[in-house]
Amino acid sequence: MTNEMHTFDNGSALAQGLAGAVSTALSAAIAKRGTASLAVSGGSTPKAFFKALSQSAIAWNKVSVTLVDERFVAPDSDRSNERLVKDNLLIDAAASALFEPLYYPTPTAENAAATATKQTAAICSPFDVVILGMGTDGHTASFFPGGSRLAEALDVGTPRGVMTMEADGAGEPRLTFTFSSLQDAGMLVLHIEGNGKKDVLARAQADGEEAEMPIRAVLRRAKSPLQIYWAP
Ligand SMILES: O=C1O[C@H](COP(=O)(O)O)[C@@H](O)[C@H](O)[C@H]1O
Repeated sequence: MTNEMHTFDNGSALAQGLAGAVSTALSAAIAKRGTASLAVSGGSTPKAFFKALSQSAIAWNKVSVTLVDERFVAPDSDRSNERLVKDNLLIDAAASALFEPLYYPTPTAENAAATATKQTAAICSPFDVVILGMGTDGHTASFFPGGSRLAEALDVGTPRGVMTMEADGAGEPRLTFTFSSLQDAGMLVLHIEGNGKKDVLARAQADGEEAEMPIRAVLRRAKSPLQIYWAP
């Protein structure tokens, strides 16, 4: 599938540009079906984008927001992607959006994944908008190199939903939407910043195994065109 590059002068211009494009896509989905769904990534990159998007004047009470992936940690942890989204996106105009967590305070991550799969079933078939990030190791979502269930997660035949993942580079056990849940979003975005990540992207775009740099699965096999948003 085609990948389209959107380059901005700096992170703040990128945040505004991406927020505008996402707002347009969510508004179009609301106009068509009455509701919209958005799955966002965590990590350090999306904060400015979340803040810009939270100011968009769209019908947020008709938007369901969830996470592409999450750590199996409670929302009061500073490692929680849920906390990041609640503090930076679900504020101001966006405070009325409906949030669907991936973390549940269950005995195991597997229990939480099963609950999250049930709770998000109505919004991921397909998602209207998915915003992916990418780590310097080439992971996206929680598709980590060496991940315990990487092959299953990247198999397009694995059903839509949330599964668990463990990997050396991941820290805590993870919860992640499967590749099949993300790859056909109405708007599929890879949001990366900095020259280091641009170099990682260039390596991922070269020949090599998907398992070494799992972002390759998205670059090579996503059904939807991948919109790459980058700023230095
Ligand atoms: O572990 C994670 O990292 C990636 C990338 O994060 P960044 O800090 O390099 O921006 C992120 O996409 C993913 O959602 C998160 O769980």
